[in-house]
Amino acid sequence: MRKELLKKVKRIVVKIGSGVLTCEDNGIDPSFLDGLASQIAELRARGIEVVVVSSGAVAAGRQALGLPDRPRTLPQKQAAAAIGQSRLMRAYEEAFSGYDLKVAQILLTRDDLANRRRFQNARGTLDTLLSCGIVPVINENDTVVVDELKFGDNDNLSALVTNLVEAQLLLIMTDIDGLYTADPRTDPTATLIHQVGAVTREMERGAGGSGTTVGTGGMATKLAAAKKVVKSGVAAIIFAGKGDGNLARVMSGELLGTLFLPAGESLNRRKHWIAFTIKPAGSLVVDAGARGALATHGKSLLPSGIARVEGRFDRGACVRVVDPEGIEFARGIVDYSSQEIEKISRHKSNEIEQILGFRYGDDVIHRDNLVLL
Ligand SMILES: Nc1ncnc2c1ncn2[C@@H]1O[C@H](COP(=O)(O)OP(=O)(O)O)[C@@H](O)[C@H]1O
Ligand SMILES: N[C@@H](CCC(=O)OP(=O)(O)O)C(=O)O
Repeated sequence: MRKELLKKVKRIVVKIGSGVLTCEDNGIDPSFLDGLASQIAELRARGIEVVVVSSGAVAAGRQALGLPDRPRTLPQKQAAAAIGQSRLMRAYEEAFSGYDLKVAQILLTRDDLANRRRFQNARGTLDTLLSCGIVPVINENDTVVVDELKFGDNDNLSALVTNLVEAQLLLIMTDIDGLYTADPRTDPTATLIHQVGAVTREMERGAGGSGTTVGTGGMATKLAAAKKVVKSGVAAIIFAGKGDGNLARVMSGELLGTLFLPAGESLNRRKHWIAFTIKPAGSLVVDAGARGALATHGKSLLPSGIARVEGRFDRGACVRVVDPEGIEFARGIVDYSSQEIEKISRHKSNEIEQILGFRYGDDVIHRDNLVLL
């Protein structure tokens, strides 16, 4: 199964967690980077393109500043990241140059990928770098983002980058050998899950936060990242990054870590962007009939099925679509503003012009702009 999946892989995203990249004193571990560079050089020689999403800026900055503890406030983290990011890139450059590989730094914020033009610009840059044989090293642009503009963790960022570059595989290298039924640091009965066909509530309950002082998000964010990529027909593997040659071993089909199988039906890149990259500006609560029309009959959302509008948003915004039980089951781009939807909700589409004095079309969310979650 793994070997079959891996055969088709031509482009991968490799996410490297802080715990993998740093030593005991939280400084960057040059021997890890040397091993990584040699394995990536081998993959490139086999014709596989590699994009790296690397954490470690805050940890490297903390060590440079001699801080005994993890920085707590956002400005402290941002300052640490600013100091650490250049050290991180220098370490990458040094390690990769030993294998005749060049690296390029790309710093992104959620805003960059939520804006369709910037998303396309980033994609163009990444495609060009890859075609020149360069290894892009991506991190969140920690110094400029405030909380609501953050990806929050690099697991999430790596899932969005996988969609951005249309990679066929996401590899998450971390400080533990995969997804366990519970956090083995706190539950000695936890067992490793080798393969996941569908992410279950139980798995989500068992995936906790980070067990270290350098990690962010823990297994919960890795599971969420894997869930996102499988939706676009891409596989993900979470495995221990520290072991000798583990990246090469995983790529040769060895049964390391936890493999997440791609979901049957896959989202195209634009729909994936709607579902996961743009931040919803509000919600539309729909009735049971509309839920059925959208979820089982593949229809667009009409004003007649909308029971309530939550939040203020303009035409073109992304919104959550919520059923009468309060469960979000879809996301989409609206053709009318929140104020316009308030006026036309519960009405038939042929009444739109009479109510508003104009009409853009019959649907509040057209099927092409709607994603079922
Ligand atoms: N169900 C689980 N399976 C495996 N690890 C888990 C689980 N729940 C929580 N964890 C914790 O998640 C940690 C890995 O996440 P994190 O520290 O954020 O690493 P990274 O820096 O690689 O992102 C593990 O060391 C472990 O303590
Ligand atoms: N952008 C931050 C990393 C944030 C993060 O998600 O860290 P990790 O959980 O170690 O992948 C940094 O470079 O320190």
